[in-house]
Amino acid sequence: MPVSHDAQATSMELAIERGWLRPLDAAFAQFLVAQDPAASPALPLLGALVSRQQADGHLCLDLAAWESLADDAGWPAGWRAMLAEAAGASSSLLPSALVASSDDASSSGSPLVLDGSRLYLRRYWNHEQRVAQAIGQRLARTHEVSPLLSAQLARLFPASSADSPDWQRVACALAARGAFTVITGGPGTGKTTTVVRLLGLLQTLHRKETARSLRIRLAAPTGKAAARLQSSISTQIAQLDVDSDVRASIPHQVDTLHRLLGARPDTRRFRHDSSHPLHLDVLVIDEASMIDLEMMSAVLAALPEDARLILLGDKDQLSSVEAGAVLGDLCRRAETGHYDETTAQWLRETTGDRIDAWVRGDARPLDQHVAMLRHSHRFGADSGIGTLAQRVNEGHASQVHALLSQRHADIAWIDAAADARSLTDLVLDGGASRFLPHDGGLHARGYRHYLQWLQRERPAPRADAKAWDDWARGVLQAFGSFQLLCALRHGPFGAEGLNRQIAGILHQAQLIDTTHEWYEGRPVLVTRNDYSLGLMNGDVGIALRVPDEQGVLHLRVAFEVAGGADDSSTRIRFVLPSRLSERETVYAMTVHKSQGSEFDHAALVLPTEASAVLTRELLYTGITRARRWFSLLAPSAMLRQAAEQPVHRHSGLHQRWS
Ligand SMILES: Nc1ncnc2c1ncn2[C@@H]1O[C@H](COP(=O)(O)OP(=O)(O)OP(=O)(O)O)[C@@H](O)[C@H]1O
Repeated sequence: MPVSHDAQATSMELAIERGWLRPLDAAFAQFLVAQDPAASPALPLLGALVSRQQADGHLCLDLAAWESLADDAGWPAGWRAMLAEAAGASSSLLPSALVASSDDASSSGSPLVLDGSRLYLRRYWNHEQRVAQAIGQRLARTHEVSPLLSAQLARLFPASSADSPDWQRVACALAARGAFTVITGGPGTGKTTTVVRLLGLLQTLHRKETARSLRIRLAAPTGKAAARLQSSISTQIAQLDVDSDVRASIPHQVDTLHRLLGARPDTRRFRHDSSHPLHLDVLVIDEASMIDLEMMSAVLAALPEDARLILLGDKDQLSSVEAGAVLGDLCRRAETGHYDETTAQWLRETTGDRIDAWVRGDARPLDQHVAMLRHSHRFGADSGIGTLAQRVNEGHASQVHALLSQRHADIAWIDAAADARSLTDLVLDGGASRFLPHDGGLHARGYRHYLQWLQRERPAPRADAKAWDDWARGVLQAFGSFQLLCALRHGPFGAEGLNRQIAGILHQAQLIDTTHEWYEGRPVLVTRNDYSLGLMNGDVGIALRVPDEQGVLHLRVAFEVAGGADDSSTRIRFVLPSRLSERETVYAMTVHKSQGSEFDHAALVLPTEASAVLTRELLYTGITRARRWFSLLAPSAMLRQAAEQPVHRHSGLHQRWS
């Protein structure tokens, strides 16, 4: 294809300098040139852009949407001309040794694949195909519905007088008839409650029919999310209205996906794959918004053909750090339901729920397997946090602004750059005076709370090991009452800069002593799974001075880990600071890292300058980390940008189930 000379004139060096490309993308372009020196110069550049797209979470470069990409990134005129030309005649990229069409991709070894207007790195095209096929096969397979289903559903979900459907019951019914189900919902809509009842239902039906138990496994993408599900699921199983033997056959243990699949050091491959499938009948994965395409592909490959897969998650949360937004793609039509008449009638007969308002003429098989929980049991109609999250999702920046401009008992906005005074107040005492007084006299806290608790509750020097464990557990719990969140990693308003600033504030207030790198009270976040220590990416520990057997005090990092006296309880593990190679201080945590965690008070700090990461999903995820109080420290313009900018990840996944 003919290419503008301007496009070539923009050198790779300049593109790297301007941040348009990474060195890796430029190296990929060079690799393409080496593969086919005669290829049009546009192709290596397009290849570099596809590679760059993947770093931003996209699965492909959609040539049909090049303009918005170019506008956002500020690409030069030469590139724009080249992209316009390629978009106008994408088939002219073919045939080439570098690009295969989707029809020929399987038999060709080309590094790029063109599928319609979407240009992929081969690896991602392969994964997208595999995920679409594997889910497509499951959508086509229905489980025989037990004649006892209606009665068991009625037992687990007593009839309500409400006119609207009981979406939790609907989700259970759909999951009981299908091999693949997605249950999405915002915070506190009852995803965990629903899945516990579903497991009770499936296990009851299976045991009645076969006198055997289903092999159920529970998993989550990160250690933190797994620990949270484990603790909430244990409480809920105890309250489940099922026979005691059924209750006993529901597992409490929740594994990370890496552990479930059998991660092997220094390889992307897992012990379990299509030739060594997992031994299970039902797999439930929580916090599914964090699953990237490659991980989903690995899960589906390792899943036995006749097993059920149930994904739980909040479709509106930030997607995975890695490329792909699988849950988002699966849930694109969840809001409107898009059920067909057959599903609506079956539900009417099976559960008594009427979902006619969510029936659509253009229903697809996937839509019949997606249930959205719509009522938050955590945030009532008068909840500031619940209303704010909803307004952000709807993208009404002016309503978000108006809501935050009033005083509330649970949300507060500091309309300023993170200047020293407002940050100090927030960090030390949670900016508590900015909230209207709370009914129960409770108030938002900052980091002073856990540091004072640490000092006040310290056991006597000769106290036994249990007293030190209980103290460490108490410090960790007190730390969980507040977390400062941020959008970026680098810069003064990124995690690095804020961590330095906050440590300075706490040192100044004589709550910590930062003379040395490791000091009592330092909170750290593990940033990589460490199987030898039993610590997972996302685990938070706090450095504490604890006695050894001779009573001499040493600094150790305390973590709350699974594996207490019974399945559902936890124990405290003290780790030598020097053994923690992959960790960072966590007074400030990026919203990405906070996914799967909740805090009594979450405070989100936005930068003072526009950034591509300031999106609606980031704002929503930050807000929904808060259980009781949410504070926002942000200039008004940045709040507006975040509320108005949704994330669009380029992908072909959602189209493959049409
Ligand atoms: N149908 C219901 N009726 C009354 N309370 C409910 C119902 N469903 C859930 N709840 C309560 O609402 C709270 C949140 O439920 P649950 O933890 O299941 O929600 P979730 O969607 O998993 O929350 P999260 O956002 O934390 O993941 C719990 O206290 C639970 O007991």
